[in-house]
Amino acid sequence: MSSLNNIGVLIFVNRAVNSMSGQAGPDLRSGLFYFGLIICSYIVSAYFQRYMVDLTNEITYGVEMSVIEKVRAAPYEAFEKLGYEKIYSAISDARVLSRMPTVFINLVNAFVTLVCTLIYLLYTSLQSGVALFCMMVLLLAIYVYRDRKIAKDLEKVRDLQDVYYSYLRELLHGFRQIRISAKRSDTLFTRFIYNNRGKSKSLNVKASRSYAVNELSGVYSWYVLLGIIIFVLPALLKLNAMQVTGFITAVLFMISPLSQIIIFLPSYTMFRIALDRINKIDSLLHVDNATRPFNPPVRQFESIRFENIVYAYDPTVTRSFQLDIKELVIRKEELLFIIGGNGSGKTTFINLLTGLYKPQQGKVFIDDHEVAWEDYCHFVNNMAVVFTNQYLFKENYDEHDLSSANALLEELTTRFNLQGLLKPDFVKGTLNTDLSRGQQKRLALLLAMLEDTPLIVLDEWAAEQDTVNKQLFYTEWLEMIRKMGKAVVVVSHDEEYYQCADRVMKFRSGNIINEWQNNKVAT
Ligand SMILES: Nc1ncnc2c1ncn2[C@@H]1O[C@H](COP(=O)(O)OP(=O)(O)OP(=O)(O)O)[C@@H](O)[C@H]1O
Repeated sequence: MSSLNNIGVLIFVNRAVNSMSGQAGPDLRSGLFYFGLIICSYIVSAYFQRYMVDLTNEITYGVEMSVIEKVRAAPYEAFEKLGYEKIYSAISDARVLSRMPTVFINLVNAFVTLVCTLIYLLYTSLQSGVALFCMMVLLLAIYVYRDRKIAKDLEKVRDLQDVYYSYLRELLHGFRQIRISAKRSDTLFTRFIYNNRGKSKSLNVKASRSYAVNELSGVYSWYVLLGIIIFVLPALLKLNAMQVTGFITAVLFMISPLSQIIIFLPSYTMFRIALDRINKIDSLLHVDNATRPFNPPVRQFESIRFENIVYAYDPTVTRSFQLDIKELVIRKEELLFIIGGNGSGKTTFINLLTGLYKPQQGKVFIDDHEVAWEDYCHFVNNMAVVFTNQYLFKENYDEHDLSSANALLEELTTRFNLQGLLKPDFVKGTLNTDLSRGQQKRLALLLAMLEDTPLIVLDEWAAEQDTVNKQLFYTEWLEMIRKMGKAVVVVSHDEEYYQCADRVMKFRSGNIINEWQNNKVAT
């Protein structure tokens, strides 16, 4: 609508110029139409701007949410392979896409104006219109060809950005180690970070310069074209003064839409790169709808049994590590210890037990009923887990009651020697997590207990505890947890406490090589 209005304005301007050159004086009716068109164009454009603002925000929100939702529903293995860097990049790519509607609508607007102006030119003089059209297509073709070459450099810049994020991650996560070693710091910064940024800078400079030259060439070739129309075409095609005036006005009118098209190409390249990358993440995070997190009611169990389970990190590589379990049973209210040397497969098994890894073969039974893997993935909501490198959330996502009215919280705070350390903030509903590693693990255990699940899984929980807390853990706390009606699976390297378990399973090279029951005196 707006573009058609603009064309109307062009026609009226030309008619007014022609009528004035014919000494007829200003045409009042055309004047009225002209102002009518301007008002109409303004109203349509204002409405459209509002629509664009809404659409742009809707797209930013939509794409960002879709990436986040994908991450939420992604299987852990896919997430592990992808890494944080690509996810951060995808979220920033989502922002790039938000500019897409504005740029595309401007393009459509420019295109409609251009086509209408061309029709008008063809109507004024067929031969000159055709000549102009051919020249314009040629100019655009050269411009597009050059733009393609620049786009390749921009793609390299985006790849360098991914690698840069991975170095930043090393810097932020390993800040302490980097801070205390000048050599490490120098190598990271000079050989990796500066090098990466330097390459990215020069590619960016090259691409931006080429874009600038390309844009300038586009605009200036148009001026050359204008010169040809004014100085060459009238003589060549024998145009009269009125036709030349109409032509010049129309060509001047085309400058703005043409520059819109020229500006569009770099934006289009950026959108395409962003979209490609988001699509790549999309396919890598292939959401398994069946294993989407959902919160089923707590379900007690008598036993969980794994049968003939096989899991390989990379099944295509014959010599890669493989977990191969003939049978493993976890019983209700039982203290089961998983032991074995480094790399024997204990954590891999915990990841299977907690539904994070999907076995390539095998069956899972709950209370002697075979369950599909998808159902098992929902069943894992019945487990509270403390991983070796457990992350303590700042927010109370489990919505635990952190007030002094929570008797279990009070009791466990005292038991786990955390008095005075948790400093609950009742307004924000949070606990203090600025604790030592050992204290953090005790807090993680406390929170796992508050989850009120029939099974607790603790992967090398005691590794960071001092001797007093470690002894209390093995000799008193585990027993207390069991008496609360929970089964506990403990991954442990603490040989001196193996007798505290009801049952012990020993792993070696991905297999269970030994299993025994301890004869504990009932208390
Ligand atoms: N993400 C991974 N990709 C490929 N291989 C892995 C991965 N994680 C672990 N492995 C391999 O799997 C094997 C078992 O590792 P796992 O972490 O289960 O051992 P673990 O018994 O828990 O050892 P530790 O006592 O040192 O914690 C190791 O040989 C390891 O190299």
